Amino acid sequence: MIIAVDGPAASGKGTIARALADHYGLPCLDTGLLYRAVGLSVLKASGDPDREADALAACNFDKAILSDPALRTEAVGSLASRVSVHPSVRQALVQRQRDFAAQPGGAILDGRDIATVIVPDADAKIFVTASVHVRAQRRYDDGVAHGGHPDMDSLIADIQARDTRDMSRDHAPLRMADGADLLDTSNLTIDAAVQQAIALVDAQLERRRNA
Ligand SMILES: Nc1ncnc2c1ncn2[C@@H]1O[C@H](COP(=O)(O)OP(=O)(O)OP(=O)(O)O)[C@@H](O)[C@H]1O
Ligand SMILES: Nc1ccn([C@@H]2O[C@H](COP(=O)(O)O)[C@@H](O)[C@H]2O)c(=O)n1
Repeated sequence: MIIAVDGPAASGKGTIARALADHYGLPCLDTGLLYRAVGLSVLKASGDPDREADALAACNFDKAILSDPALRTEAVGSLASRVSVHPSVRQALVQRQRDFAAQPGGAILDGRDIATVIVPDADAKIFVTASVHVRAQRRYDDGVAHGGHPDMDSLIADIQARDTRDMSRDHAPLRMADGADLLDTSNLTIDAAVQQAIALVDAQLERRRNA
């Protein structure tokens, strides 16, 4: 069974994907980490994330970078969004994601183009969203919890810029796939969001069985 979870930054899709992975006993891949690894590698090589050749060269990143704590920062999220507009970068990362999806027993992947490009024939597809303010507040709370002093206005601006870039790029833009169910987590606790996600997946699987 393959489950695709897509949505914008800080919508809660990673949290939901991991909870679904626990519930259904499936491995889970956060595909945003791959784009973040490319973004961070460009930075470390003093390259230009907007230059396709620099971004493509960074796709050969050392696996060790996937455990670099810098990967999780909003700055690297923004770099990831810039390198991810290049078609050759997306192409370089496609097979790794499809191989993960194709493992025996299935898998869960979360990202921006999982149900539209990577595995359009996934057994279940969820598009997770939340308002910009709620998403910025989640980033703010994360920042404070990690001892930081985040600025709410900057977080809102970063999220809006990332949404605009991710939704308007020419290749694999962020959008809800045909057959996906929308899950707005703005007013849901994590537990409630996870329960709704499980109910949506179960209903999709049931519909497929009866089709
Ligand atoms: N329904 C919810 N209610 C409150 N907080 C939530 C909810 N869902 C997720 N969060 C929190 O919001 C933060 C961001 O969630 P998460 O990392 O799952 O988002 P994401 O969409 O995967 O983000 P990104 O794509 O940018 O990595 C985390 O601290 C998470 O615990
Ligand atoms: N399937 C994907 C996943 C991610 N991206 C790009 O990477 C950025 C960072 O993603 P996070 O999920 O870690 O926030 C994101 O803004 C996208 O630009 C992608 O293009 N496709």
